[in-house]
Amino acid sequence: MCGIVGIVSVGENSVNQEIYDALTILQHRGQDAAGIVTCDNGRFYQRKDNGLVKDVFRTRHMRDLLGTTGIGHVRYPTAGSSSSAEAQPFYVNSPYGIVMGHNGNLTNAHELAEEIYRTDLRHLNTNSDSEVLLNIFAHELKEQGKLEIDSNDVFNAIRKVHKRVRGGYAAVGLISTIGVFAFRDPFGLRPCVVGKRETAAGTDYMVASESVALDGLGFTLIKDLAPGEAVVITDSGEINFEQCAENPVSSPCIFEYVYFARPDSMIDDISVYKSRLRMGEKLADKILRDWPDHDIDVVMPIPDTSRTSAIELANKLGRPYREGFIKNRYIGRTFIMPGQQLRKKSVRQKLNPIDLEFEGKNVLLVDDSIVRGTTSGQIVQMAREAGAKKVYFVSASPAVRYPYVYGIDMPSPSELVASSRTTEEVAEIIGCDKLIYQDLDDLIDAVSAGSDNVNKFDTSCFSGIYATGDITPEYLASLDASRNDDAQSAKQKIGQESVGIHNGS
Ligand SMILES: O=P(O)(O)OC[C@H]1O[C@H](OP(=O)(O)OP(=O)(O)O)[C@H](O)[C@@H]1O
Ligand SMILES: NC(=O)CC[C@H](N)C(=O)O
Ligand SMILES: [Mg+2]
Repeated sequence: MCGIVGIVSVGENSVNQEIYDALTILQHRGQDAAGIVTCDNGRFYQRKDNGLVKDVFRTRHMRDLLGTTGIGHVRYPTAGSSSSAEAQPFYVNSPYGIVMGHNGNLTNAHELAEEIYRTDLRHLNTNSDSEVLLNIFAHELKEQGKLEIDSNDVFNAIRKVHKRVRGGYAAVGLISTIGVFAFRDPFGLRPCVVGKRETAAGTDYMVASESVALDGLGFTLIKDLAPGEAVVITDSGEINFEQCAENPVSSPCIFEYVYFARPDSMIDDISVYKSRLRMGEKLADKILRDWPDHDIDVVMPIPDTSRTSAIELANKLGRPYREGFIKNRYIGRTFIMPGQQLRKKSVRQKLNPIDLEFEGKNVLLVDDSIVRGTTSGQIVQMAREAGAKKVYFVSASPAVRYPYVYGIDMPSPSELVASSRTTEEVAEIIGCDKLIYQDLDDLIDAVSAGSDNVNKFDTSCFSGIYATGDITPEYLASLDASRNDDAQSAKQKIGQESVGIHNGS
């Protein structure tokens, strides 16, 4: 679930530092690679590599990122490899010079890659689906057949992109002759907001994956891009929106609210924080309804993401909320780390129990989700070692049973602990005395209660129903084969990663 950002500043100010700052705010969406491209007088300046934002950009790189327009990206790979050659943004020189950063996953990337080669006569240098997206866009823009283009030509190209491309995508790009553009897939699977900031020189504009990035840089939200909608912001600060999809259907990804987004973000006008509070409330209702004589002594979150739900759950249950696990603030999110070995090791390094909160108590551990069971299994064991009498576990989302295909790397049913297992069987595997999952309807209610307009979500990893309606068993099987943990580590061992042609050190 990558993070994207684009800024157009109408004053003299370079955007390099602001894009850097926005990427650090969006770091929770991707920890593997980061990149920035700026544009000055028709020339692009780029720095991208594997690593966290703070490690990728040194002073010398920042100095070279000239210009008052630019885009940035933080990556969590869901296609191709983890090679630095697939760090984003990607660049094509024709037509006009275009760079693009993408959040999401294209489900017809292989077919499109063939078309790009055979029909569009373009070259792909990596296995990244984002490079595919950029080349499709570039081809369609070239098809407009103009030496000088305007916003309408960009919108026309995006119309064609929506027709050819399947899957989840929010993309931000920069065209050397125009400025910044962004677009969102026709189902609105991936989020994208647009904001503005008044300055003495005029209005600056920014696009970002989450509104929290706007807040941090002093921008105010204009709107979320609607599903299928696009925006073009010219170098001189002219902004135009256009609906580019024929039949847009709003179906944002519910997992953004469960886990991915920061709680202080608004997505599609719904506060992520409030939706998580409501998830806690619904869980408390379920416990009181199904287990009225429970003997829970204390409620504890598994930091970070479940904190918000756990607070409200404890409140409604009338039991004390305690922070029994302390998080090492220098370790990032474990779920989006590459490789099961690293994820497993990181849980212990990241979370440490305060024994006195556990000794002799029946504890209710709260997490936002149980995906592979990496976190929950180890945490239950740590709670027992810390002296808990009974360890109960609740998940603020339902059991994750199906692979996700629109930009979260869970490709393999066999790696999902709840796939083809009952709740009792999962409880046994993670070692807790009782396990309670949120009901899907309650999760949907918890999120949709924040909006009059959005009441349909992609819930595919919980329900097996894919919003785009075109996910076949064959596609799921090929995704599993190419991206399960074994396939990925085999790829790394035999050096099948692309070598970048993009970058010095
Ligand atoms: O069942 P699993 O495969 O372990 O995945 C689920 C866990 O991973 C995530 O935490 P993560 O450490 O990534 O981030 P957080 O600090 O934001 O909670 C999520 O919040 C769960 O705790
Ligand atoms: N998490 C994402 O949004 C990934 C974007 C893209 N599919 C990549 O792998 O780079
Ligand atoms: Mg967590």
